[in-house]
Amino acid sequence: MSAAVLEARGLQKSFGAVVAAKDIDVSVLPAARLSLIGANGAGKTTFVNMVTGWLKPDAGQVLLDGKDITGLAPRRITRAGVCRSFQIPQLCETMTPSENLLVSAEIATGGKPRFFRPARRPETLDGAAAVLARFGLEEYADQPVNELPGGVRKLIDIAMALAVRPRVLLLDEPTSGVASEEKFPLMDRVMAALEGEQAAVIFVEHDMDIVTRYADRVLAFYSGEIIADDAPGEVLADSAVQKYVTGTRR
Ligand SMILES: Nc1ncnc2c1ncn2[C@@H]1O[C@H](COP(=O)(O)OP(=O)(O)OP(=O)(O)O)[C@@H](O)[C@H]1O
Repeated sequence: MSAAVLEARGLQKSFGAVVAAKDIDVSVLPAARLSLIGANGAGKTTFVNMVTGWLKPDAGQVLLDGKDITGLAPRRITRAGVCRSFQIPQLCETMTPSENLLVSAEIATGGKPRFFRPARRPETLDGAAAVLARFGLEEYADQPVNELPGGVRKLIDIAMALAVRPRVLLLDEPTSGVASEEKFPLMDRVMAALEGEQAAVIFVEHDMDIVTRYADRVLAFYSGEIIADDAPGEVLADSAVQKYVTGTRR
C-alpha cells in the first residue's frame, strides 16, 4: 500500500460550546480525489482550515509526507506543499489573471511574491503562462480580474493554488456561486488541468452530482464527526448520510 501524503490524527476544535471537529482521523493517498460533504455547520471548513494552517487545532496532528505541520502559519504550509482555494476567490481584483498567477508562480519557483514589481525570472514567467494555458484561460490573461465572470474567477483562484505545484490541493466549494450549467465544465477544466499531477485533491462540495462524477472517495461530516468514509456510491447509499447530509431519508 502506498504511503499517505496527508494524515490528520485526532484533530479536535471547539468554538465555545460548539464542537466543530471531534477527533478527526483521515489518511489521504497521493493523487486521491476526495470530496468532503455535510450540511451547513457540519465541520468541513473547520477541517480544511486546520489542515491549511488557518485554524490551530485544540488537539491532534496534521502530517504531510509524515512530517508534522500542525499549527504552522498558512504561508509555511503552502510552501511545504498544501495549497487551497476559497469559497470566495481571493484574488487581486485590479490585477490581470497573468499578474495574479505570477505571484503564485514566484512562490512555486522559490522566489518572494512581489505585488508591486513585475516578476522577471524566466522560470516564473513560463510557469504562469503554462498554468493559464492548462486551464484554457489564455483569452482572459490581460483583463482585470474584476471584469471577469464568476466561473473564470473561480478557475483563476484554483489555478493560483495549482501554480505552487502542491502535494495536496484543497478546494473549498469550487462550484458554489457558479451557474448550474457551468458547474460540470468548470470541474472538467479543473480535473483536466490536474491530469498527470500527483497532487491529492480534497474538495468541499454540496452538489452530489459533482461529488459522484469527480470524487473517488467521500467523507461525510455531521456535527464535527466523520459519519461515512467510502466510495461515492456507498456513502450516498448510507442511511445516516441520507438522513443527516443529503436529506433524502427522514
Ligand atoms: N470562527 C468561528 N467561530 C465560532 N464558531 C465557528 C467558527 N467557525 C466555525 N464555527 C462553527 O463551527 C461549526 C462548524 O462550522 P464549519 O464552517 O466548519 O462548517 P461547514 O461544514 O464548513 O459549513 P458550510 O457548509 O456552511 O460552510 C458550526 O457550528 C460553525 O458555526
